[in-house]
Amino acid sequence: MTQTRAARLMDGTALARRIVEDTARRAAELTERTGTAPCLATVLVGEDPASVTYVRMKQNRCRKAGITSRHVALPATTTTDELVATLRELSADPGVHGILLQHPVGDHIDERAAFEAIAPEKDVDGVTFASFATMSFGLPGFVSCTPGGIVRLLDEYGVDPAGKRAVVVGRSAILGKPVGMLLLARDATVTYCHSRTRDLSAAVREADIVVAAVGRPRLIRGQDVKPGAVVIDAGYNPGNVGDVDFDSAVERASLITPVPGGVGPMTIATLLEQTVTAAGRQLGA
Ligand SMILES: Nc1nc(=O)c2c([nH]1)NC[C@@H]1CN(c3ccc(C(=O)N[C@@H](CCC(=O)O)C(=O)O)cc3)C=[N+]21
Repeated sequence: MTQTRAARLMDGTALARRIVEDTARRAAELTERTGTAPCLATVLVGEDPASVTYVRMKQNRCRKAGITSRHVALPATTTTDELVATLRELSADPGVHGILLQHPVGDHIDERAAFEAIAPEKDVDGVTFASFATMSFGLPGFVSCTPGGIVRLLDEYGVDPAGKRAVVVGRSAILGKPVGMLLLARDATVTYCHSRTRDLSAAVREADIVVAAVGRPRLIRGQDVKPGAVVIDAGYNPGNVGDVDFDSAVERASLITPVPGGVGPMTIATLLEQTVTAAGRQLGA
Protein backbone atom coordinates (compact mmCIF):
# COMPACT_ATOMS: atom_id res chain seq x y z
CA MET A 1 0.00 0.00 0.00
CA THR A 2 1.23 3.47 -0.80
CA GLN A 3 1.28 5.91 2.02
CA THR A 4 -0.63 9.11 1.47
CA ARG A 5 -0.60 12.33 3.38
CA ALA A 6 -3.56 14.68 3.28
CA ALA A 7 -3.15 18.23 2.04
CA ARG A 8 -3.07 21.28 4.24
CA LEU A 9 -6.33 23.27 4.12
CA MET A 10 -6.34 26.85 2.89
CA ASP A 11 -8.52 28.57 5.45
CA GLY A 12 -10.49 31.24 3.61
CA THR A 13 -12.71 31.91 6.60
CA ALA A 14 -9.79 32.95 8.80
CA LEU A 15 -8.06 35.09 6.18
CA ALA A 16 -11.37 36.71 5.17
CA ARG A 17 -12.07 37.55 8.81
CA ARG A 18 -8.76 39.38 9.09
CA ILE A 19 -9.41 41.27 5.85
CA VAL A 20 -12.91 42.24 6.94
CA GLU A 21 -11.62 43.43 10.34
CA ASP A 22 -9.05 45.59 8.61
CA THR A 23 -11.71 46.83 6.17
CA ALA A 24 -14.04 47.72 9.05
CA ARG A 25 -11.28 49.81 10.63
CA ARG A 26 -10.72 51.63 7.32
CA ALA A 27 -14.49 52.16 6.90
CA ALA A 28 -14.80 53.61 10.42
CA GLU A 29 -11.87 55.94 9.86
CA LEU A 30 -13.28 57.14 6.55
CA THR A 31 -16.73 57.70 8.05
CA GLU A 32 -15.20 59.66 10.92
CA ARG A 33 -13.09 61.80 8.63
CA THR A 34 -15.71 62.56 5.94
CA GLY A 35 -19.02 62.17 7.76
CA THR A 36 -20.11 59.67 5.12
CA ALA A 37 -20.10 55.89 5.39
CA PRO A 38 -19.04 53.81 2.36
CA CYS A 39 -22.10 52.61 0.45
CA LEU A 40 -22.50 49.52 -1.75
CA ALA A 41 -25.50 49.23 -4.06
CA THR A 42 -26.61 45.66 -4.70
CA VAL A 43 -28.80 45.01 -7.71
CA LEU A 44 -30.73 41.76 -8.08
CA VAL A 45 -32.93 40.85 -11.01
CA GLY A 46 -35.59 38.27 -10.16
CA GLU A 47 -35.89 36.11 -7.09
CA ASP A 48 -33.66 33.11 -7.64
CA PRO A 49 -33.33 31.69 -4.09
CA ALA A 50 -29.56 31.12 -4.29
CA SER A 51 -28.99 34.67 -5.58
CA VAL A 52 -31.24 36.10 -2.85
CA THR A 53 -29.16 34.24 -0.26
CA TYR A 54 -25.82 35.41 -1.69
CA VAL A 55 -26.95 39.03 -1.85
CA ARG A 56 -28.22 38.85 1.72
CA MET A 57 -24.87 37.44 2.85
CA LYS A 58 -23.09 40.36 1.18
CA GLN A 59 -25.41 42.90 2.81
CA ASN A 60 -24.98 41.34 6.26
CA ARG A 61 -21.23 41.34 5.92
CA CYS A 62 -21.36 45.00 4.80
CA ARG A 63 -23.35 45.97 7.87
CA LYS A 64 -20.84 44.31 10.17
CA ALA A 65 -18.02 46.21 8.49
CA GLY A 66 -19.67 49.63 8.75
CA ILE A 67 -20.57 49.77 5.07
CA THR A 68 -24.07 50.93 4.17
CA SER A 69 -25.85 48.91 1.51
CA ARG A 70 -28.62 50.01 -0.75
CA HIS A 71 -30.58 47.20 -2.33
CA VAL A 72 -32.35 47.48 -5.66
CA ALA A 73 -34.67 44.53 -6.35
CA LEU A 74 -35.92 44.36 -9.92
CA PRO A 75 -38.55 42.00 -11.31
CA ALA A 76 -37.49 39.03 -13.44
CA THR A 77 -39.20 40.71 -16.41
CA THR A 78 -36.78 43.68 -16.34
CA THR A 79 -35.41 44.51 -19.80
CA THR A 80 -31.80 45.24 -20.70
CA ASP A 81 -32.66 48.91 -21.21
CA GLU A 82 -34.32 49.17 -17.81
CA LEU A 83 -31.41 47.48 -16.06
CA VAL A 84 -28.89 49.66 -17.89
CA ALA A 85 -30.87 52.76 -16.86
CA THR A 86 -30.85 51.66 -13.21
CA LEU A 87 -27.11 51.04 -13.26
CA ARG A 88 -26.45 54.40 -14.93
CA GLU A 89 -28.45 56.14 -12.20
CA LEU A 90 -26.47 54.38 -9.49
CA SER A 91 -23.25 55.21 -11.35
CA ALA A 92 -24.20 58.89 -11.30
CA ASP A 93 -25.41 58.91 -7.68
CA PRO A 94 -22.77 60.47 -5.40
CA GLY A 95 -24.26 58.61 -2.41
CA VAL A 96 -23.28 55.23 -3.92
CA HIS A 97 -19.58 54.27 -3.98
CA GLY A 98 -19.70 50.70 -5.24
CA ILE A 99 -22.12 48.71 -7.39
CA LEU A 100 -22.70 44.96 -7.48
CA LEU A 101 -24.98 43.49 -10.13
CA GLN A 102 -25.66 39.94 -9.02
CA HIS A 103 -24.97 37.37 -11.74
CA PRO A 104 -26.82 35.68 -13.46
CA VAL A 105 -29.42 38.18 -14.64
CA GLY A 106 -31.62 35.99 -16.85
CA ASP A 107 -31.17 34.94 -20.46
CA HIS A 108 -33.27 37.72 -22.00
CA ILE A 109 -30.92 40.37 -20.62
CA ASP A 110 -27.63 41.39 -22.22
CA GLU A 111 -25.48 40.99 -19.13
CA ARG A 112 -22.42 42.54 -20.76
CA ALA A 113 -24.34 45.69 -21.64
CA ALA A 114 -25.51 45.85 -18.03
CA PHE A 115 -22.01 45.40 -16.59
CA GLU A 116 -20.70 48.15 -18.91
CA ALA A 117 -23.28 50.57 -17.46
CA ILE A 118 -21.37 50.41 -14.16
CA ALA A 119 -18.97 53.34 -13.81
CA PRO A 120 -15.40 51.91 -13.67
CA GLU A 121 -14.63 53.83 -10.44
CA LYS A 122 -17.60 52.06 -8.79
CA ASP A 123 -16.86 48.61 -10.24
CA VAL A 124 -15.96 47.05 -6.89
CA ASP A 125 -17.05 43.62 -8.19
CA GLY A 126 -14.51 43.83 -11.04
CA VAL A 127 -16.89 42.94 -13.89
CA THR A 128 -16.32 45.70 -16.45
CA PHE A 129 -14.03 45.66 -19.49
CA ALA A 130 -11.97 48.34 -17.77
CA SER A 131 -11.37 46.13 -14.74
CA PHE A 132 -10.63 43.10 -16.92
CA ALA A 133 -7.97 45.11 -18.74
CA THR A 134 -6.21 46.23 -15.56
CA MET A 135 -6.31 42.66 -14.22
CA SER A 136 -4.86 41.34 -17.46
CA PHE A 137 -2.02 43.86 -17.52
CA GLY A 138 -1.26 43.50 -13.82
CA LEU A 139 -2.10 47.16 -13.26
CA PRO A 140 -3.82 48.66 -10.21
CA GLY A 141 -7.61 48.58 -10.42
CA PHE A 142 -10.51 46.61 -9.08
CA VAL A 143 -10.23 42.84 -9.40
CA SER A 144 -13.08 40.40 -9.89
CA CYS A 145 -13.86 39.38 -6.34
CA THR A 146 -13.50 35.61 -6.52
CA PRO A 147 -10.30 35.73 -8.63
CA GLY A 148 -8.85 38.42 -6.39
CA GLY A 149 -9.70 36.36 -3.32
CA ILE A 150 -8.03 33.30 -4.83
CA VAL A 151 -4.76 35.11 -5.54
CA ARG A 152 -4.83 36.51 -2.01
CA LEU A 153 -5.18 32.99 -0.62
CA LEU A 154 -2.24 31.79 -2.73
CA ASP A 155 -0.15 34.67 -1.38
CA GLU A 156 -1.17 33.90 2.19
CA TYR A 157 -0.03 30.29 1.83
CA GLY A 158 3.24 31.18 0.14
CA VAL A 159 2.31 29.87 -3.31
CA ASP A 160 4.13 31.93 -5.94
CA PRO A 161 2.49 31.31 -9.34
CA ALA A 162 5.64 32.36 -11.27
CA GLY A 163 6.79 29.58 -13.57
CA LYS A 164 4.08 27.18 -12.39
CA ARG A 165 1.59 25.46 -14.65
CA ALA A 166 -1.86 26.77 -13.74
CA VAL A 167 -4.91 25.05 -15.19
CA VAL A 168 -8.16 26.98 -14.97
CA VAL A 169 -11.26 24.88 -15.55
CA GLY A 170 -13.96 27.31 -16.68
CA ARG A 171 -13.90 30.54 -18.67
CA SER A 172 -16.75 32.64 -17.33
CA ALA A 173 -16.46 36.42 -17.57
CA ILE A 174 -16.17 37.10 -13.84
CA LEU A 175 -14.42 33.97 -12.65
CA GLY A 176 -12.52 31.65 -14.98
CA LYS A 177 -11.27 34.20 -17.49
CA PRO A 178 -10.08 36.82 -15.00
CA VAL A 179 -8.48 34.33 -12.59
CA GLY A 180 -6.39 33.04 -15.50
CA MET A 181 -5.39 36.61 -16.32
CA LEU A 182 -4.38 37.35 -12.72
CA LEU A 183 -2.26 34.18 -12.68
CA LEU A 184 -0.71 35.10 -16.03
CA ALA A 185 0.11 38.55 -14.67
CA ARG A 186 1.92 36.68 -11.88
CA ASP A 187 3.95 34.78 -14.49
CA ALA A 188 2.18 31.42 -14.34
CA THR A 189 1.89 29.32 -17.50
CA VAL A 190 -1.87 29.30 -17.84
CA THR A 191 -4.11 26.80 -19.61
CA TYR A 192 -7.86 27.35 -19.84
CA CYS A 193 -10.10 24.29 -20.03
CA HIS A 194 -13.81 24.44 -20.78
CA SER A 195 -16.75 22.50 -22.17
CA ARG A 196 -15.02 21.97 -25.54
CA THR A 197 -11.73 20.77 -24.07
CA ARG A 198 -11.01 17.27 -25.41
CA ASP A 199 -9.05 15.68 -22.58
CA LEU A 200 -9.69 17.54 -19.37
CA SER A 201 -8.08 14.88 -17.18
CA ALA A 202 -4.83 15.03 -19.15
CA ALA A 203 -4.69 18.82 -18.79
CA VAL A 204 -5.43 18.76 -15.07
CA ARG A 205 -2.79 16.10 -14.45
CA GLU A 206 -0.13 18.58 -15.65
CA ALA A 207 -1.19 21.33 -13.28
CA ASP A 208 0.84 22.66 -10.36
CA ILE A 209 -2.16 24.88 -9.56
CA VAL A 210 -5.72 23.84 -10.44
CA VAL A 211 -8.56 26.34 -10.27
CA ALA A 212 -11.94 24.66 -10.66
CA ALA A 213 -14.58 27.19 -11.68
CA VAL A 214 -17.25 25.59 -13.83
CA GLY A 215 -20.18 24.80 -11.57
CA ARG A 216 -20.08 21.01 -12.08
CA PRO A 217 -20.25 19.22 -8.72
CA ARG A 218 -17.11 17.15 -7.95
CA LEU A 219 -15.87 17.30 -11.57
CA ILE A 220 -12.20 17.29 -10.55
CA ARG A 221 -11.17 14.00 -8.99
CA GLY A 222 -8.13 13.07 -6.97
CA GLN A 223 -6.88 10.68 -9.62
CA ASP A 224 -6.37 13.67 -11.93
CA VAL A 225 -4.58 15.80 -9.37
CA LYS A 226 -0.79 15.81 -9.70
CA PRO A 227 0.76 14.83 -6.36
CA GLY A 228 1.68 18.02 -4.51
CA ALA A 229 -0.53 20.30 -6.59
CA VAL A 230 -2.40 23.27 -5.13
CA VAL A 231 -6.15 22.81 -5.63
CA ILE A 232 -8.51 25.78 -5.55
CA ASP A 233 -12.21 24.99 -5.58
CA ALA A 234 -14.10 28.04 -6.82
CA GLY A 235 -17.21 26.09 -7.80
CA TYR A 236 -20.49 26.98 -6.18
CA ASN A 237 -23.22 24.46 -6.64
CA PRO A 238 -26.48 23.92 -4.80
CA GLY A 239 -25.93 22.53 -1.33
CA ASN A 240 -22.47 24.06 -0.87
CA VAL A 241 -20.84 21.43 -3.06
CA GLY A 242 -17.70 22.45 -4.92
CA ASP A 243 -16.30 21.48 -8.33
CA VAL A 244 -13.63 19.34 -6.67
CA ASP A 245 -14.15 15.89 -5.21
CA PHE A 246 -12.59 16.93 -1.93
CA ASP A 247 -12.15 13.51 -0.31
CA SER A 248 -10.03 12.13 -3.13
CA ALA A 249 -8.25 15.40 -4.03
CA VAL A 250 -7.14 16.05 -0.44
CA GLU A 251 -5.04 12.88 -0.58
CA ARG A 252 -2.97 14.12 -3.53
CA ALA A 253 -2.81 17.90 -3.17
CA SER A 254 -0.33 19.78 -1.00
CA LEU A 255 -2.83 22.60 -0.36
CA ILE A 256 -6.56 22.62 -1.00
CA THR A 257 -9.48 24.97 -0.34
CA PRO A 258 -12.47 23.48 1.47
CA VAL A 259 -16.08 24.22 0.48
CA PRO A 260 -17.47 25.92 2.46
CA GLY A 261 -14.78 27.98 4.14
CA GLY A 262 -12.35 28.45 1.26
CA VAL A 263 -12.91 30.73 -1.71
CA GLY A 264 -16.46 31.90 -0.80
CA PRO A 265 -15.59 34.05 2.21
CA MET A 266 -12.64 35.53 0.31
CA THR A 267 -15.00 36.68 -2.45
CA ILE A 268 -17.03 38.73 0.00
CA ALA A 269 -13.96 40.07 1.83
CA THR A 270 -12.57 41.33 -1.48
CA LEU A 271 -15.89 43.01 -2.31
CA LEU A 272 -15.95 44.88 1.00
CA GLU A 273 -12.32 45.87 0.79
CA GLN A 274 -12.77 47.30 -2.69
CA THR A 275 -15.94 49.14 -1.67
CA VAL A 276 -14.06 51.02 1.04
CA THR A 277 -11.23 51.79 -1.39
CA ALA A 278 -13.72 53.14 -3.94
CA ALA A 279 -15.46 55.24 -1.28
CA GLY A 280 -12.13 56.65 -0.11
CA ARG A 281 -11.29 57.82 -3.62
CA GLN A 282 -14.74 59.27 -4.28
CA LEU A 283 -14.84 61.07 -0.95
CA GLY A 284 -11.43 62.52 -1.67
CA ALA A 285 -9.98 61.02 1.48
N1 LIG B 1 -21.73 39.84 -9.75
C1 LIG B 1 -21.50 38.76 -9.01
N2 LIG B 1 -20.43 38.70 -8.20
C2 LIG B 1 -20.18 37.63 -7.43
O1 LIG B 1 -19.17 37.58 -6.69
C3 LIG B 1 -21.10 36.53 -7.46
C4 LIG B 1 -22.21 36.62 -8.30
N3 LIG B 1 -22.37 37.73 -9.08
N4 LIG B 1 -23.11 35.61 -8.40
C5 LIG B 1 -23.02 34.45 -7.56
C6 LIG B 1 -21.61 34.16 -7.16
C7 LIG B 1 -21.48 33.27 -5.96
N5 LIG B 1 -20.77 34.01 -4.97
C8 LIG B 1 -20.47 33.54 -3.71
C9 LIG B 1 -19.99 34.36 -2.72
C10 LIG B 1 -19.74 33.88 -1.45
C11 LIG B 1 -19.96 32.56 -1.13
C12 LIG B 1 -19.70 32.08 0.24
O2 LIG B 1 -19.25 32.85 1.09
N6 LIG B 1 -19.96 30.83 0.55
C13 LIG B 1 -19.71 30.26 1.86
C14 LIG B 1 -20.83 29.35 2.28
C15 LIG B 1 -22.11 30.08 2.41
C16 LIG B 1 -23.13 29.33 3.18
O3 LIG B 1 -22.81 28.88 4.28
O4 LIG B 1 -24.24 29.18 2.67
C17 LIG B 1 -18.42 29.45 1.84
O5 LIG B 1 -18.02 29.00 0.77
O6 LIG B 1 -17.87 29.23 2.91
C18 LIG B 1 -20.41 31.71 -2.11
C19 LIG B 1 -20.66 32.19 -3.39
C20 LIG B 1 -20.51 35.26 -5.45
N7 LIG B 1 -20.96 35.39 -6.70
